[in-house]
Amino acid sequence: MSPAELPLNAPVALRHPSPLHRVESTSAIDRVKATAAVADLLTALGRDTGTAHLAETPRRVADAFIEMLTPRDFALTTFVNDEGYDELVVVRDIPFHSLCEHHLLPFQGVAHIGYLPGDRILGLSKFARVLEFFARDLQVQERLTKQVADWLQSELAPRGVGVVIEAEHLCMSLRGAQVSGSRTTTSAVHGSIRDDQRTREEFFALCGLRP
Ligand SMILES: Nc1nc2c(ncn2[C@@H]2O[C@H](COP(=O)(O)OP(=O)(O)OP(=O)(O)O)[C@@H](O)[C@H]2O)c(=O)[nH]1
Ligand SMILES: [Zn+2]
Repeated sequence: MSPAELPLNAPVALRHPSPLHRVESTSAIDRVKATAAVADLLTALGRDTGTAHLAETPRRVADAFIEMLTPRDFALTTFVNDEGYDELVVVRDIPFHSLCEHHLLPFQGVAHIGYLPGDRILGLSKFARVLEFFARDLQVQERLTKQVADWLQSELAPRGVGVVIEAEHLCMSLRGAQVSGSRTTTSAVHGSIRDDQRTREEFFALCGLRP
């Protein structure tokens, strides 16, 4: 049952995302194999993994990747919209980091997430939680943006959802093109924020952007 279908006097509705909502991985995480693979990588890069500083590095790197790729479960707590609040709610400048799936380097920045409530309003911290849930994955920015918007639209059933992500990709700034400081902006909008011009403009204005 989606939160929109719950009786209006229900105090809270809890939904848990599952890893199935993310891109399916080909197999489970294997910490031992990951550690051995990092050791092989260091050796292939001409490094001596026998030194005191590097000895534990394969395990540290494996654990760092496992941490960055493991989503934290959370409950999507919603409340009855008993005031009939019908204006936009926008949470701006939510910091996040994710891993670019082409280079395994971080991309990081901020997201602005908003919605136009229907029968229920969302606990404010859940915007950050949903974002983090999908960011702890191998990602491209476009997919991350859409996943957050699509998931909120289907689970919260609001009158509209908008997600804007502004991020710097270290694969573009530290290597390759080496354009440090450039930021990429992506957006995904649903419902009235997509279809109604005024609501759309207001959403992007509240995000600090022109539509
Ligand atoms: N659309 C999109 N592209 C991304 C994202 N993250 C990284 N990329 C790009 O993925 C592309 C991979 O291109 P390749 O030419 O195969 O990789 P490369 O030889 O390392 O390319 P350079 O980065 O240009 O040196 C690069 O242009 C990256 O900038 C993302 O989130 N979205
Ligand atoms: Zn990259």
